[in-house]
Amino acid sequence: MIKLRRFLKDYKKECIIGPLCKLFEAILELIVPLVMADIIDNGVTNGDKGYVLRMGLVMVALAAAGLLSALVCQYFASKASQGFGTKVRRALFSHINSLSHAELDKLGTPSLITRITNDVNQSQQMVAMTIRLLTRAPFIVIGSIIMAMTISVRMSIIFIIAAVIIGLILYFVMTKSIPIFSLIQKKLDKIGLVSRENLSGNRVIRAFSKQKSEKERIDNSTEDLAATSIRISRLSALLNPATYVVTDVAIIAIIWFGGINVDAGNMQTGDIIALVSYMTQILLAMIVVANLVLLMTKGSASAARINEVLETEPSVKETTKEIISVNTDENTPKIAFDNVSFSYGGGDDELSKISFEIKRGSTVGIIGGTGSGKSTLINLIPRFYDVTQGSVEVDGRNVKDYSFKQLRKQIGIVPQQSILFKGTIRDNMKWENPDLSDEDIITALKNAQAYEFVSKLPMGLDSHVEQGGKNFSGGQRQRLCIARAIAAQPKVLILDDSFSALDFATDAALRKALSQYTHEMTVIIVTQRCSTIMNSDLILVLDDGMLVGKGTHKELLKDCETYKEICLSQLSKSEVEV
Ligand SMILES: Nc1ncnc2c1ncn2[C@@H]1O[C@H](COP(=O)(O)OP(=O)(O)OP(=O)(O)O)[C@@H](O)[C@H]1O
Repeated sequence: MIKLRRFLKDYKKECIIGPLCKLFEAILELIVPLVMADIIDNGVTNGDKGYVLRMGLVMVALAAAGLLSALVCQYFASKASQGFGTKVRRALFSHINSLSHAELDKLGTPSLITRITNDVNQSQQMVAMTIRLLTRAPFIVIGSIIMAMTISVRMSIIFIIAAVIIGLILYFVMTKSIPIFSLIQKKLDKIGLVSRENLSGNRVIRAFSKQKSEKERIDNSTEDLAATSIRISRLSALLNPATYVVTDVAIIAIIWFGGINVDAGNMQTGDIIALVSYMTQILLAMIVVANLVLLMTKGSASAARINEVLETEPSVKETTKEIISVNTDENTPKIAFDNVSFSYGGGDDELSKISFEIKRGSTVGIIGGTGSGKSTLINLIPRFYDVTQGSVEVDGRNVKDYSFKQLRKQIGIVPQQSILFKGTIRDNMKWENPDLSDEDIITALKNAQAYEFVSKLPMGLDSHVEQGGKNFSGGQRQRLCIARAIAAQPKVLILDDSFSALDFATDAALRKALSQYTHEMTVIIVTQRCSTIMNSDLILVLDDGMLVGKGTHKELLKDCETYKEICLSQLSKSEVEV
């Protein structure tokens, strides 16, 4: 939590005034038992009603002043904690955005969501409670002991013993609960993961009639969380009764020994009432401390999880923010891979010693079986991951020399999973360039073979797009994503298996339109369909992370067995040998 204190630097005033107000309230509370003892010893004992009334009014004034300072403290605590939460959330969000795909893969989306929501809430609550109670409660405990000493030094020993025992109970509960709270957060992550998979994959689950086993999965994770939460509740449940027992025994001792002292004429009756009152205040303060301890334990576990994200360094680092000069002459390839190898997280190589060059303005097809490394290869061009060996160049410069903006601005990617954002079709088309005219959007939609269905929608470009584009079919989504990518007029267009949900006629029409529309663009088409890339200027054939063939369709049919096999498994011999 200490590491997160930087997010409180704009709330210094609140963090100082808040606890001071609470201290003031605590001082007033400590005065009340003395006033009470005075009323009993001087007012009640002497039958002086006027004195009782006057001192009663003093007590009301003390209570009113205490209430006012508590309200001021509450206000400052809310202001500081809400501000703190907002800043942490923003910092987390922007840091997550700076992380590379490797770190995002490792941390996992559900865990990141729990950290941004639940963990930030816990830390926020901890800040509010710290401002409100951290100084007040110990002050009341120590203040009550000191006040007890002013009444009777001997009787104050009971207070010290009680406070030490309660302190030990708190320490025991705290050390036992910290690891369990971290465990609870991890289990919450797991529930997040299972729920996310269930909600986003509910169509697949229904199609495979897997509702029962998925329900069991959810039940298991929630029961697991419940069991751990019960463990922590058992510990917390111990706290209040244990504190009450110690305090009640202490009160009995005060009354017992106090009675003996009153009998001996060493103390007055009012003193015993004041001592009991101080003991009760200690009890209440300790209960607050106990709850504060639990909250702090939770807050520390959450703060550690937030820090883990904030301290994660992106593995792909930007070396410059400047625009660098590039080589765009005819002879410099648009993209060049030189002896590139790559592995995820230091495991086995997923790509091995790959070299090829792509001419500017050409169309390149990348084909290969599932898991052969096609998507991995194209992810290296916009530097979503860094190569483990060799180099990737764009316009004659290593991709590592570019700023992310300069590199990624010229690359349009249509990923395998077609993702659209909530809003309208127009909003989605303007994602990259907000100044795009409707005319440009319509041209892009026409070329992506999407205009036909968009124009039939009652609201046209203003048609609503649900989260993820769920209100469109897979093929429609793919075409809208292609339109969004080409509307931005990138210099390199990468289509990662983006035609998979299209029928063959639409696939052919789309390729034809793209070849006319994108003649200045370098187009890379990743596919498993031979017919989609047969006419490409260059075809790269991947097999188990190795580049086993590169050339035109005709060249590969002659030289590359893998390519020939793929083509013949999909098309007839006459279709292949066109
Ligand atoms: N984020 C990742 N973390 C770890 N391993 C990964 C990751 N993404 C892919 N892989 C592994 O890398 C290998 C190549 O995967 P890749 O997605 O590049 O294949 P692909 O040829 O695009 O497959 P497909 O045609 O099925 O999409 C696979 O063995 C896969 O398990």
